[in-house]
This record gives sequence, C-alpha cells and structure tokens, in this order.
Amino acid sequence: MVTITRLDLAKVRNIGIMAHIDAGKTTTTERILFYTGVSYKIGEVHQGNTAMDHMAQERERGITITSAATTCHWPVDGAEHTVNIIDTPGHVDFTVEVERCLRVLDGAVTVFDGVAGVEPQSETVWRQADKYGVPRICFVNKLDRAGADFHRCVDMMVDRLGVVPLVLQLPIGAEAGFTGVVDLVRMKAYVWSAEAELGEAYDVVDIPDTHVEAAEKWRGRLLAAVAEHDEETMRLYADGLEPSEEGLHAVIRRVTIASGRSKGTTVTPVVCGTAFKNKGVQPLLDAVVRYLPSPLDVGAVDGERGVTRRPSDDEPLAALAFKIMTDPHLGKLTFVRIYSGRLESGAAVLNSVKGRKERVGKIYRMHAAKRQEMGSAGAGDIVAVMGLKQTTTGETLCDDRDPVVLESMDFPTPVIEVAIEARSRGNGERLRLAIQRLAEEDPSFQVHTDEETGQTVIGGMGELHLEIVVDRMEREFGVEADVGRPRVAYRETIRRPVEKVDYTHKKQTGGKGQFAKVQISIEPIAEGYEFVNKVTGGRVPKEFIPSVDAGCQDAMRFGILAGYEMAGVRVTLLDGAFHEQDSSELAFRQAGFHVFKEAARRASPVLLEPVMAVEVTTPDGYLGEVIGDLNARRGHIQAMDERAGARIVQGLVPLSEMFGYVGDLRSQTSGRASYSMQFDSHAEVPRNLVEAIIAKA
Ligand SMILES: Nc1nc2c(ncn2[C@@H]2O[C@H](COP(=O)(O)OP(=O)(O)OP(=O)(O)O)[C@@H](O)[C@H]2O)c(=O)[nH]1
Repeated sequence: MVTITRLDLAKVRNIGIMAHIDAGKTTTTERILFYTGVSYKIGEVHQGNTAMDHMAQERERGITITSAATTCHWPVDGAEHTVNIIDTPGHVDFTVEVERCLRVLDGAVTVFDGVAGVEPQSETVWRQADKYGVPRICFVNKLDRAGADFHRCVDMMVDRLGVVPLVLQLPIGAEAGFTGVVDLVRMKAYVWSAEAELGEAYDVVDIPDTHVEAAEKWRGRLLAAVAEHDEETMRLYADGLEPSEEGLHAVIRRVTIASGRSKGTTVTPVVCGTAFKNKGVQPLLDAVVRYLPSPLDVGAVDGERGVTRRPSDDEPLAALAFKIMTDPHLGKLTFVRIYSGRLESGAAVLNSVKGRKERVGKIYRMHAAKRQEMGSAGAGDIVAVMGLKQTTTGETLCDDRDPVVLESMDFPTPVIEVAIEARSRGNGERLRLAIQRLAEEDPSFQVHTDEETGQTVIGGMGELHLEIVVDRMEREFGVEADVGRPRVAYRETIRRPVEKVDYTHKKQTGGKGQFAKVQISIEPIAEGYEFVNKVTGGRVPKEFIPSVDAGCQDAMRFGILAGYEMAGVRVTLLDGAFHEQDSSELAFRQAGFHVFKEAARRASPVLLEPVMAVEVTTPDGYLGEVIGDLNARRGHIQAMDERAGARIVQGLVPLSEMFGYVGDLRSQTSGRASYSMQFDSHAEVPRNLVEAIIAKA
C-alpha cells in the first residue's frame, strides 16, 4: 500500500543504538520491537532468529555486521511518537557503519555491559558521537549477570569518557535478584513481576524502604547536576525549591540536547536494566522520547557555500545517502535521511556531488528485513529508495533548481589486505561484479590491482571484515575464488620538504607531439593530500592545472618504496610551460605523475604501518606471560588496570605482529584471557624491518 504521511516532527526521534561488541544492542532492539508491537515474538541472538540481524553471516556468528533500520511507535504522556532506530555493529571492523549512521542520526543510546563497563569500542563510538555532536542516553545493561555493578560502570563513564552523568535510575537488587529500578524523577519504583515472563508489564510502586535513603541521596545529586547546567533550575535550587516532574523532564531534555550538540562535555542521562531478562527497556524508550532531540531540535542543516535547510516539507529537497544495500529481492537500495523537502517516488532529483540527475523509484519504510511502500517521504524521515544508479554513500540528493551539497562523512583507510583470484575464467566476471557491488555498499572495502603481479587485492578494516566479504562473494554472487593470506596494508609518506623539482614531458611520435613542463614543491602534512596552485600569468593554461593534480594523485596510488598508497603530502605547483599545438591534458597528467615521483624520491620517503590499540583481559596468574608476549610483538604497554577481579592490559602493538594472536593468547592462558583491538595510528616501520617488507612487495 502506498501511504503519504506528513510527520509531526516534534514527535519523531531518529536514533542509533551503539556499543562495544556483545554489550547487548541487538538484544535491546529486539525488546523494543516487541514492546512497540513491531514483532509479535522476541528473537534471540543465540537462537539466530532476531529481526534486526537478518544476514546469514550475522545469524550464524551472533554479531551485527550491517546496520539495520527500523521504525516503531511509542506513546509518552498520551502522545504517539515515531522512533526510527538504527542498530549498529559493535565489532571494530565494521566501525564505518557506525560512523555513517551517526552522521544522519539525531540522538543515540549507548549500551554498556554492566560487568565490563566502558570497553575500548564503547570509547571509540563515544568519540565518534562527540565528533558529530549527537546527544546520548546511556543504558547500563546486563545487570542480571554475576559481577555487574551499575555504579562502577557510571564511574568509568566519568573517568574514561568525561561524561557528566545524570543518573535517573537506581537498580533494585543485583544479579539474579535484580527485579527493577527506582525512577529518580518520579520517585517511584518499577518492578517487573515474575508472571509477565516477557517483561511486557511492570508495576509502578512506592520505593521500597531499603532504597529510600539511596534514592533521596541520588535525587539530590541529579538536581545538583542539572542545576549546574541550567540557570532556571539553579535559581530554584538556590531557593531550596525543586522543579515539578514535568519541569524536571523538560530541563533534562534541554541540558542533554544542548550539551550533546555542543560537542563539548556531554551531560548524559543514565538508565539501567537487563534486556535479556526483559527488564528496564520500556523506561529506556520513555527516556528516548523524553530526552533525545527531534529533527526540530536539531534545526537547520548547513550545506556548502552557506546554504542552509530548515527541517520542513516546504523547503527544497535536501537528503543524504548514508548507506547502500543490495537486497536479494529488490536489488540496490539506498538509505537516505531527508533533512528538508519531500522525496517523491517517480521524481527526478539531482545528485549534487556528481552533478547527475537520478530518478527515484519506490520508497520504503524499513522494518528490519521487512518493508512498507510509501509514495513519498518528508523532512526528518529515514527511508530506503530504489532506482538510484549513481549515488554512493555520503552524497546529497536535492532539488535541481535549488542545489545544495551537505557535509559528507569520513571513511578510514584499510589496514589489511588479501590477494584474490577467480578459480576459473567464467568466475572472473562474477568476481568483478561482486567486488563492484560490495564496494558500492561498503566504503571501507577497497580494491586495487597490484602493479607488479596483476593480482586483484582487496583491502578492509580487519581479518573479520575481509572474511565476511569473501563469504558474501561466495554465497550471494556464486564466486569461487582463491584467497591469499591476509597481510598488512602499509602506507608510504615523506619526511622532508623538497623545493622546485622540474620535469619536462616531451614526446614526438609521428603527428602531434606531447609537451608539458612543470615545476613543483612537495612537503609533508599530517594526513591526506593537498594540491595548491601558484602558477601565475598563464604559464600553465588553467584547463591543464587539474591534469597536473590528477597526475600527482595517480603517482600517490603507488608509493615509490614498496608500491603502497601514499598519504600526508602537499604539492604546490610553482611554474611550467606549454606549447600551442603540442600540449594536452594527457601530457600535463604525465608530467604531474613523473614530477611527483621524482620529488617524492628526494623527500626522504618512509614506510608506515598500522598500529593497533590492544586491550587484553586476563586472570592475574597469566599477567606476566601476556605482558612478555606483547613486548615480544614490538608492543608498548600503556596502562594496567583491574576490573571485576580480572587484570586489564592496554598497549599499542603493530598490526603485523598481531596475526594469529587469538590462538596464541588462548594457548598461553588456557583460553581464560580475551582481547579486543582497534586501529590507533600509523607509525614508521623500524629501519631493520623495512628492507624485508620492500623485498617482499
Ligand atoms: N545475561 C545477559 N545477557 C545479555 C543481556 N543482553 C544481551 N545479552 C547476551 O549477550 C550476547 C550479546 O548480545 P547482542 O545483543 O548480540 O550484543 P550486540 O551488542 O548486539 O553485539 P554486536 O552486534 O555483535 O556488537 C548475547 O548472547 C545476548 O543474549 C543481558 O541483559 N543479560
């Protein structure tokens, strides 16, 4: 059925659920779908039947790989609200999924494991949310588990994330005896009785005597924390008065949104429960509606060149494509966040980044793997669109009479790569198609051809990432391929500036000759690539300058030491010369390529390797072995800590030394230690190892 809806934007929440792996995002989302009536039963991760994780690989492995979008409705104070939820992956290899979702979300719920507290990936996603100014609510989950500690988790948020916590609830009971929460705003207790097995109902009762004192103390802290960030509450507070219940909801909302969007300190409401044991999820939904922003709170979005768009259907269209997914039945689906205007099925829109018109096919509201067709969708909504052929992640769709380019998002460069080869000729075409499709979906998946061997090399964020990619090629595209051993994706850069390097490209083959002369300087910069033109007086005609730039970028793709991609270079074009008949774009591109190679050779080129932040959790007895082993892997131990009776070791270790670590750690500690790692930075490869890497390449 085709529906046309105009959303009441004040009653819309676009939120993400994010966390460290296994904290319970998917489990929490499954409860949300059940309590809001989207699903009629609760799916479980360990049974492989969740609505949100619908890819075969997700169900088999019990992890989220791609973010899934879904819509539900939740009443608060008698008013129905629409909540669009994106459940994002926790594993660091899929962090780009988190990044692109945060770019388009208005608010987020961060789920913490009540035993482990703030884990490395919790920290990463927290910083990502800081970067995009996304207001948050914290949900301390798994309070039913042995060793869970709500207050320790809150302390860790303060220490590690710099959160100013607004503790809105206290747990009643612990571990198996955890039965509910005290609500410090209403000063009531919510108790889930054993009869309502799926947690669908809970009783609102007086705070048990055993918890009254703690409740009063923590309510006092809540009011003090709020007052510190809100003048009105401060005045009341100074007069010994308290805001009403409604007033307190309003001020918590105000403070949460303002501080979250300011990208500074994050004043964040904290609630708790156990998703798996069905307790605490409904009050979490209430908190989402009460305290997280609507598209109206987010307000106008800025495009390039000072263009802004207000969140209204009456403004010209501005929408951002944030995810491409290939659906087995529908083909290519593009997920978009609409910031202003209406997106109509059948209409032509402009992709303002590519400067190309696209026709919008069917528009769907997604409910995890299910969908509902809509004739059009308006400002503030998140929908999936069919029929877009050219649009990729991060590009803007808009009205061609009123174009705008919205800010895109950052994608990390791959740290690991493998060579892949089709087993037969017929398979070659399939492999090419599979790579193209998967690369369209996933901006952190990259492919290039090895210049020397002619092999196809695919790059990604980690071993798991590439393993899933290869698995999908087999299952979804029927590709039979041989895959090499994973290897580190090194990079190259330069260490010193070089002034005035000249190059003349000159060729006389039969008819028209090729002539281009350029002079450049190059210098190291922190990251990426920059091109500055300083040629004056038409010594290089304007139309050839982009060709010089393109030639330099061609050269950056294959560094001069070992053929790895270069980064961190600024090129300044200083001078040049041309010939009326014999100069062409191609000639200047060639000149750019060669002058860059020459300049880079003289600029002390070095090889960089990815260094990973590693966190190992081990019983005390194995601490010595774990540290000794990390040192032997060229690691630097940075911190040691104790948590819930286990020792935590944090260090920086080059990725090349971490292959096979899973198995080694298991055998050293009889399987009792665990670890997680994520990309930290690039560092120069020590001299004694460079030769071997160059020889291998
Ligand atoms: N005891 C207990 N277990 C839980 C709770 N919530 C989730 N789990 C279990 O923890 C495991 C991980 O839960 P998921 O919901 O898959 O976690 P996730 O954060 O979505 O994981 P990824 O998407 O893979 O990052 C599953 O086995 C869940 O059953 C909880 O409240 N209590």
